[in-house]
Amino acid sequence: MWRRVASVSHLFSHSKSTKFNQGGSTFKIWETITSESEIPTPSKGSPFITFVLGGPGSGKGTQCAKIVEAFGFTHISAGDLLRREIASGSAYGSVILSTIREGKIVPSQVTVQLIQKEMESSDNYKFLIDGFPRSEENRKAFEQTIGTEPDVVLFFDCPEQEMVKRVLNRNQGRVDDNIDTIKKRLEIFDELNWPVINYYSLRGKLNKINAVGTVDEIFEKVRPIFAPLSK
Ligand SMILES: Nc1ncnc2c1ncn2[C@@H]1O[C@H](COP(=O)(O)OP(=O)(O)OP(=O)(O)O)[C@@H](O)[C@H]1O
Ligand SMILES: Nc1ccn([C@H]2C[C@H](O)[C@@H](COP(=O)(O)O)O2)c(=O)n1
Ligand SMILES: [Mg+2]
Repeated sequence: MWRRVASVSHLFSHSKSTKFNQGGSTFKIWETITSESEIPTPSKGSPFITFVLGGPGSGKGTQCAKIVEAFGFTHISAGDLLRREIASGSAYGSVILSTIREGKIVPSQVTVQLIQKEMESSDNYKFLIDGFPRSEENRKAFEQTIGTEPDVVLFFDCPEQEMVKRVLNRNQGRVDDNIDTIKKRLEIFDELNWPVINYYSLRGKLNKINAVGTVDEIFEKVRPIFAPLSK
């Protein structure tokens, strides 16, 4: 079983970045598609972790499916794990359900425990962790419990209007795919997710992807990030 206590160091040399202002501070987000030397070499002795960030409906799950197919990752969606927990009738189920209905974030210890179980029961060592971390609390809980940082962070950047349109058209029967809950999810995303994005930006791990376009067009922006990895 893998377990890594130190993070892999990254020697990034991005060529293009965007500056933006949030809460009075200026932050920089790397926009370059990473080159071969920027991805740490994965090894079967330790997990290779990609966090997949983006607002509700930005296309995280859709792109994860394509990354799995092309690069052999195991997809772990935090939202799917929580929905599975509700469906299983577990002790946490009702709390998770009401939290999701309100568009809020489930306590980190619950989510991290589910992710950890999923990682430990997998034979794979390449993981896409989708919809996580949603907050600094999530991020810190993961680092403390799993004992490592992600190797790559993807951020699907999508305008709010487009996200709302996609979520309302999703038609998967999700309890949170209604206009009232979407508004709350977007508010929570704005409040809690930006600090996480900024954190990874400052650590040179963030790959911002413009999530407007067709699924295939967007995947063509994702593909080069993982191109150095073989399936
Ligand atoms: N590039 C795209 N153009 C149009 N529709 C898209 C695109 N990518 C995904 N979709 C559709 O938008 C909806 C939301 O996509 P998806 O479930 O991948 O988003 P998500 O980021 O995982 O959302 P959530 O955080 O709510 O789980 C789905 O119905 C999906 O088919
Ligand atoms: N880290 C996470 C991920 C998800 N949730 C809850 C709250 C979300 O609105 C819901 C659905 O997640 P999605 O499928 O949109 O990624 O699950 C959370 O509390 N913490
Ligand atoms: Mg999703």
